[in-house]
Order: sequence, then C-alpha cells, then structure tokens
Amino acid sequence: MASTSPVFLRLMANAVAVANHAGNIIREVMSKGDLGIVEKGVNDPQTEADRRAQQCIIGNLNKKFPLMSIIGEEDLAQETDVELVSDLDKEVLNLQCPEELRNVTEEDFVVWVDPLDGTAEYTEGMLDHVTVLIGIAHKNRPVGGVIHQPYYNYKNDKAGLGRTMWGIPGIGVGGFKPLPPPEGKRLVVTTRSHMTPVVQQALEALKPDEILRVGGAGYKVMLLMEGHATAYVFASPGCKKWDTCAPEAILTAMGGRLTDIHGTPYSYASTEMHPNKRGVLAAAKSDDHKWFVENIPDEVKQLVKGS
Ligand SMILES: Nc1ncnc2c1ncn2[C@@H]1O[C@H](COP(=O)(O)O)[C@@H](O)[C@H]1OP(=O)(O)O
Ligand SMILES: [Mg+2]
Ligand SMILES: [Mg+2]
Ligand SMILES: [Mg+2]
Repeated sequence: MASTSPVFLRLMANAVAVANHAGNIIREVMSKGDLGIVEKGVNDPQTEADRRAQQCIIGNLNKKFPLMSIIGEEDLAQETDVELVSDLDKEVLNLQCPEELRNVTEEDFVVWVDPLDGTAEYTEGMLDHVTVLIGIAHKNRPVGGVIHQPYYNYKNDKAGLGRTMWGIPGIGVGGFKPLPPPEGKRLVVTTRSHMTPVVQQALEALKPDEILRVGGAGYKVMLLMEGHATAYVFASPGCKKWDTCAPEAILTAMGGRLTDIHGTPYSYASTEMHPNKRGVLAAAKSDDHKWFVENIPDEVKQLVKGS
C-alpha cells in the first residue's frame, strides 16, 4: 500500500511521524535541564533542542526523499546517523491526494523546516507556545503543512501530552477542530518577544478589542485555527519562510489566508530569500483578512515593504 501511495501522501505521513519524534526530543532536552543556549543574533536564541530536532527531521526526510530540497532554520552540518523514524501516519497516508499532486515526484517538492518555533518562549518556560513546523511547497505554494505542539495539555495530568495538526489545501485538516473567531470582536494576536514601534503602530491603527501577545508563528496561527483570534498581525521583518509555510498550508486548507501585510502571498520556491521581509498578516476567514489588508495604514505598509 505505502509504496504505491503518491509521494506527496508518503511525505506528509512521514512528516507527521518525524514531527512527533522531534517533539519527544524537545521534551527530553527540557527534562534533562541543560538547554545549551547559543545566541545567533539579537533576541534570536538556539538551543540543543532546536539543533537535535532539526537533525532528526532533516536526517529522516533526506533518507526517505534524497532528491528533495529541504530548508531548515538552523545552520548545521547534517549528521548521517540520526535515529530512523520510518513510521507513516496511517490516517494521512490514506487521504485522497490532490489531483494536481498525484504524479509529482520528490524533486519537485520543497520542504521548509522550523524544528522548534518559539525558542525564546521555550527557554522562558512558556511551553505551550512551542511548535515543530514542517511545510511542503510545490510550484512556490504551500500544499501541505504539519504543526506538532509537544506540550499540548502539559498542565493537565490526565490528558495525553502533545498533538499534531495537519492541513492540505483542497482536501482538509486533521488533529484539531477548526473553529471560527468570535463574531463582532476584533481579537489580534501578535509577537510577544519581537515588539517594535512599527508593529505597535499597526496594532493601534486597527483598534482591536483585544491584543494577544504570544510566542511563535505556529502558535499564533493555531490561535486562529481554533477561533481564539481574528487575525495575526506582524508588521515587521523577522519571520522566515520556515515560520509560515506549514501554518499557511493549514490555514488555507480551512479557508483562511496568510500573506505579507500588503496582502501578497509569499513564494516558497527553494531559491527564495529566507526572511519574510514584508511582515505577516493572517486570518482564519478570508473576509477578515481582506478587512485587515485594507485597514493597515499606508504609512506602515511603506515602512514594511521589504526594500
Ligand atoms: N527578529 C527575529 N529574529 C529571529 N527570529 C525571529 C525574529 N522575529 C521572529 N522570529 C521567528 O518568528 C517566530 C515568531 O515570532 P514572534 O514570536 O516574535 O511573533 C519566532 O518564534 C522566531 O522563530 P524561532 O523561535 O523558530 O526562532
Ligand atoms: Mg530561531
Ligand atoms: Mg520559528
Ligand atoms: Mg525555530
């Protein structure tokens, strides 16, 4: 069965299994207590968990799909002796494959990997903000996304720890229940650890009923997916393609939209620059997205235009 499934479904099904394994690594590093923090730049930490999770994800995907382009956040030599994760998530493997991806071979996919999104929050103990992001692109567009949240339910002894969400535009989503945001309220989610005067200016102009400040691009999009926020607004460079590829795929699969703050989608071709220089704007409902694009002031747009 597995070997006759389209490459895309095998890739998605393996990405789910590998993301779960990366979650185990992230919890293991934290429970051992020595995070091995390295400062890559201003307000840009990397830990042993970021490094080991990326080695695991890229090492495994490389073994299974050696001809595929895989781009990970961390700049590391790839070790060859990573623990093999050969499981395929059965539910995902048995999904219907989007028609246009049925015969696509591995060379034509590009995978964007953020082994640990929300590193600052991980080091500060805000563990539910942490996610593992694996986004799959084809012809510049996100066609599949996996978000694993290793500490889901960590405050609740009785429930299972961790969960994995996925989305395939045109097919659907799994691992969570999509919910709409509250009617008649404008709840905006934004950065907790990378605030700037321009980010603040954009937020004030939008006159939100509430501003939620949380860590990680993955976690912010999850708040949209489950109806806790209307839009994610980040009028600043800083986020990269690996932060947005998987979340965009899932959001699109449930009818939402993720673009730059001008309303233009990002391209996820392997030749693209990594930074999302024109900021991030996302909403679970495309009508809300349109409202936000129209209401972000031109002055802010001029300051975040990527040049
Ligand atoms: N200035 C920045 N430098 C490095 N990474 C950034 C920066 N701004 C945002 N990011 C990445 O985008 C994610 C979302 O940003 P924020 O939490 O500020 O909204 C961060 O968790 C971080 O990903 P990562 O944790 O994977 O390094
Ligand atoms: Mg980082
Ligand atoms: Mg990130
Ligand atoms: Mg990261």
